[in-house]
Amino acid sequence: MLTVRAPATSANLGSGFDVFGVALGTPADVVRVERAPKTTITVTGAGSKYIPENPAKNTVGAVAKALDAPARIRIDKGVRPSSGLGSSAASAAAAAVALNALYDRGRSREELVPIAAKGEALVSGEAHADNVAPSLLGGFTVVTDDGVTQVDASVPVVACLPEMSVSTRDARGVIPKSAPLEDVVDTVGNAATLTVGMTRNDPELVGKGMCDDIVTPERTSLIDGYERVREAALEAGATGVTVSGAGPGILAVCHRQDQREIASAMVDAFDAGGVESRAYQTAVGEGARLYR
Ligand SMILES: Nc1ncnc2c1ncn2[C@@H]1O[C@H](COP(=O)(O)OP(=O)(O)O)[C@@H](O)[C@H]1O
Ligand SMILES: N[C@@H](CCOP(=O)(O)O)C(=O)O
Repeated sequence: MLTVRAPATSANLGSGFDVFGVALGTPADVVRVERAPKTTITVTGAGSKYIPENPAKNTVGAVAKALDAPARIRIDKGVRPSSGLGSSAASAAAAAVALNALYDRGRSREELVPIAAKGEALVSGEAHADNVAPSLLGGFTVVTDDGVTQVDASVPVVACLPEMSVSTRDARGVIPKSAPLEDVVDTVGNAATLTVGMTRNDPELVGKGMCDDIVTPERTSLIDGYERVREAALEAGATGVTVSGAGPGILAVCHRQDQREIASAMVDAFDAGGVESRAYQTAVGEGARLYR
């Protein structure tokens, strides 16, 4: 039996829609695999009752099929589904690493990115790889049609998850089909600033580069209390705040010493609107880890 822990991720970071992603230190999914004549899946843990065990509907089933690696697969969910923290991607990344090792397929982590992304196509309609890439490779990742670029960044963050769910498929439905050139120019500038910030582990530059006037504004309306929580986090010292992935999670970048205050300010701000939430005080961290 092989075990893999694959981390939650936060995609987009505002200015990098479908391109940027970071691996988070916590939470994570743990996937165990054993060779079997056909693939079976069991799911336990956070939100497991909302996750199908049918291999044709679970992201890990798509990965097992793509690697031609039938297995008995057990998923222990640490990452709640439909939260904006790459829950479906964490399972897919873990399964890709585990099944690649179980069947000696010899694929590199980079080669596993499009394979794990097949799971994302199953649940959100598109094989966006901005969650599976950081979950597989760790750090900060930039995904383009030409492949993945990875930076071993380590920036402190707070990821606040309200007790509501937004499906990635639905949140992709509200995105505008085109954007004014001036918004595109601003976004390119912000994305470049953020990228430099990641290479320097500089929370100020990363936070400054998170602004996006194209995709994020359309999605914040799906998150009850977003503006209040964003303002509370900024007031408590966050250097940048945006929607995590497709939401409803909200990601704040910060200096380590402000983390605790930001976490409690975000939870209190959701609470003021009658919404329960949980905040992870973590940092950009490592990718999937294999335990033999
Ligand atoms: N292994 C899995 N882990 C989590 N969700 C899964 C998995 N397989 C299929 N799903 C489905 O994917 C959807 C959640 O994915 P998505 O909407 O992209 O949110 P998230 O940001 O949490 O990945 C849910 O409908 C869930 O049932
Ligand atoms: N780029 C995707 C990312 C979705 O992330 P998730 O964690 O919400 O699944 C998008 O913004 O649609």
